[in-house]
Amino acid sequence: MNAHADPLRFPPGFVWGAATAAYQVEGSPLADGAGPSIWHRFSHTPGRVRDGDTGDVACDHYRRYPEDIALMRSLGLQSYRFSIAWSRVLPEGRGRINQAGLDHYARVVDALLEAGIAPNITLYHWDLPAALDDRGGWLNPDIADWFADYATLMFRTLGDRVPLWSTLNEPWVVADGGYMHGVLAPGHRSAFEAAIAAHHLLLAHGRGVQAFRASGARGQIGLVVNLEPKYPASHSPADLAATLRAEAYMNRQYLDPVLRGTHAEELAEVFGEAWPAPRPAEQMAVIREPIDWLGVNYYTRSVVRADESAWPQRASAVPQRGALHTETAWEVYPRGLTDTLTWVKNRYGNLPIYITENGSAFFDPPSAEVDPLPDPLRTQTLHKHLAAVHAAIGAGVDVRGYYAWSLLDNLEWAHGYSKRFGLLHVDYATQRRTRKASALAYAAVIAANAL
Ligand SMILES: CO[C@H](O)c1c[n+]2c([nH]1)[C@H](O)[C@@H](O)[C@H](O)[C@H]2CO
Repeated sequence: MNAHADPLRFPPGFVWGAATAAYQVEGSPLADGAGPSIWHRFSHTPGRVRDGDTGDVACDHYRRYPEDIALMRSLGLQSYRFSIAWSRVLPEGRGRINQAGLDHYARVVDALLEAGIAPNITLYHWDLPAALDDRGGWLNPDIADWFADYATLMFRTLGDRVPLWSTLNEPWVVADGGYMHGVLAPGHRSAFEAAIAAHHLLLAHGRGVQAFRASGARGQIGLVVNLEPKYPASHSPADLAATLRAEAYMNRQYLDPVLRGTHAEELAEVFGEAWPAPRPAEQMAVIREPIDWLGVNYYTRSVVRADESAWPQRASAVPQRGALHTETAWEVYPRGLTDTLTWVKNRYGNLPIYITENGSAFFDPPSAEVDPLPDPLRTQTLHKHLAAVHAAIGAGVDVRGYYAWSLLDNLEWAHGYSKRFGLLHVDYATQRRTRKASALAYAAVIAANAL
C-alpha cells in the first residue's frame, strides 16, 4: 500500500489464514475406501461442469498436503480453513466408518499443528455423500440426524485439538444452487424443494451445534454464510421492495432463524405457495442453538431493481458498467464488505466474525513461467478488501480473522478449472505450485499484522 500513509494496524491476535474445500482441491475422491459424493456424480454427468472438468485429480491436495502446508508456513499463514469430505469418513454417509478416511484428516490436522497453523474445519462444503442423496439428501428430514452423527464422529476424532469448526458452508448456495436453480449438485429446479432443503440445512446446523456441545470438544463452532449487500437501484417503491426481497432471500434467510429465531417475512412472498407453514417451535429452537462465531464469505454486492421476470425474488442486479469486475463477473466493491460487517453487527449483535472467504478470480496463465507470478489486479483487490475489514473493525465490529479464498487455484464448481482464485498458482498439467505476487503481498500483511 501507500508507503507514506500510516499503516492500518490490525488487532493483536488477529488470525490470518487461507481457505479451501475438499472437492475443489483434494482429488482422489474414491481413494482409501471413500464413497462417492454428489459432486463426484455431478461432475461426471456430461454437461454439468465446464469442459467436462471433474475433481478426480484437482490439486492432488489429498496426497500433496504436506507440500502445501510447507507453502502455507512459508507465507506465514496462522490458520487453514478446509473441509472434511463426509463420504471419506462415512462412505455411505451413515453407519459404516472408514477408518482410513478419519486417519487422513487426523494426519492433516497434526501436520498443521506441527507447522504452527491452526485448523479451521468446515464439516460440510457441498459434497454430500451420494448414498444419502439416494435417500433424498437435503430433502429427507432424517438428514439432521445423519449430519449430527457425522459431526459427532468428527468431534470425537479431532475435537481435542481443532480450535475452530463450522457446521455448513453457505447453506444459501446449497439450496439456491442445488435445489432452486439446479446449477450445482444435485441439480434440482424446484422452489418447493429449495424451501424444504433450506429448512433441513438449518435443522442440521442446529443439531450439529448441539452435537458439538454434547461431545465436550474444545474450541468454538460457527456457521459460514455468504453475504452480498443489496443496494436499491432507485428509491422507487418497486425497487425498494425488490431490494428487501433480495436481501431477505440471500442475506436474512439463514441468519434470522439462527440468530433471531424468526424467518424473514419477505420469504413467504418470495417462495409463494412453496413457502411452508410455520415450522414447529421446537425445531426453531434447535436452529437457534447459540453459536460461538459467524463466518462471512464476501465477494461482491448487487444493485437491485424490480424485475417481475426474475424468479423467485422478482429482483435483478443492475450491471455496474465502468466498475472493475472479476473473471466471475463480480463487481469489485470493497465498501460492500464494510457495509455487510456493520449490518451484521447492527442487526444481530456483535458476535465474533471471521471473514471465512474473500478473494477474486482474475486471469492467470495455465503455467507460471516466473515466481512470483504477477497478478496486480488480485493484489490490488486483496489490499482494498483488507482495508475494508480494517474500517469495519474501526467501526466496532468484532472481526477476529480473515481467510483468503483461496490458498490454491482449484475446481470452481460448475466453472471447472477456468477460474483461478488462488494465492498459489497450480499448473494442472504438472501440479507445480507457484506463488503469485498476491501471496507475497498477503505474507507481508501477515508479518506486519498491518496494511
Ligand atoms: C456467491 O459467492 C459465494 O459467496 C461464494 C464464492 N465462493 C464460494 N461461495 C464457495 O464457498 C467456494 O467453494 C467458491 O470456490 C468461492 C468462489 O466462487
